[in-house]
Amino acid sequence: MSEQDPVKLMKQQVGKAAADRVKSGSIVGLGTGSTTAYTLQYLGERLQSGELKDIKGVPTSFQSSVLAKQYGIPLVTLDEIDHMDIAIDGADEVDPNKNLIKGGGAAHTREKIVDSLADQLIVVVDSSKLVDKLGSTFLLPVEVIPLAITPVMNKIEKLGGKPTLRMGVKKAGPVITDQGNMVIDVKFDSIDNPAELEKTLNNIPGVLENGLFVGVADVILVGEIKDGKPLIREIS
Ligand SMILES: O=C(CO)[C@H](O)[C@H](O)COP(=O)(O)O
Repeated sequence: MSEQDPVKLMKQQVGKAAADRVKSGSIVGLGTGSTTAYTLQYLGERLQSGELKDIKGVPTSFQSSVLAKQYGIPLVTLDEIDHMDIAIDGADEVDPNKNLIKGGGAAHTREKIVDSLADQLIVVVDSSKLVDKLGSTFLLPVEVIPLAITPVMNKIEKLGGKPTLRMGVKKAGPVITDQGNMVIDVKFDSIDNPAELEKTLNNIPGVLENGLFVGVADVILVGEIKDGKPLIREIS
């Protein structure tokens, strides 16, 4: 990807805009993905310049803990904190009610735990992620305990979904999550009631968590390009 790639530029701008909202002394949930990677980079730069002091990060994945260490962001676990001021995370789809599909990086289980504990969740996306209805462009990720893959897929088919086991890239066999589980990606013809589907899926024995985030996001920062220039739109 070149430096001029418009999607990369939007991700960079929006990732930075979110990092600029973090205040000194905050405990910060650190999201996963290529957009929040920029947030972590800019948080590290703000720390290094001394403009930002004394923050602690709670990683949502192996990826975000590696990046946090690389950028000098001190980490804490959920056992060590009694609150979280803010979390910044990406998304694969955002609907007009600020409901999300997440899990493109197979990290949605830890992301949902961390994001929903934060006083404020800021979601950072480029404009291609905005949809009228969830499930229109992205399959819904579901993390499943390995021994239950077949019964869970059968049950999802009975619910009208078309499940596919997510396979690794540069790795033979399925994607294995940070928790040691597998991910199925499900095509639903229409997700009319995301809150109900979120509960229905999580109620299937063997499902750990699905990628529907309903009522969790407070603010969406959208990176856009207008007249050749990047700009940030806020939905709150
Ligand atoms: O949910 C996620 C990982 O599980 C990511 O936040 C989501 O896939 C967006 O990623 P990116 O910023 O790379 O587009």
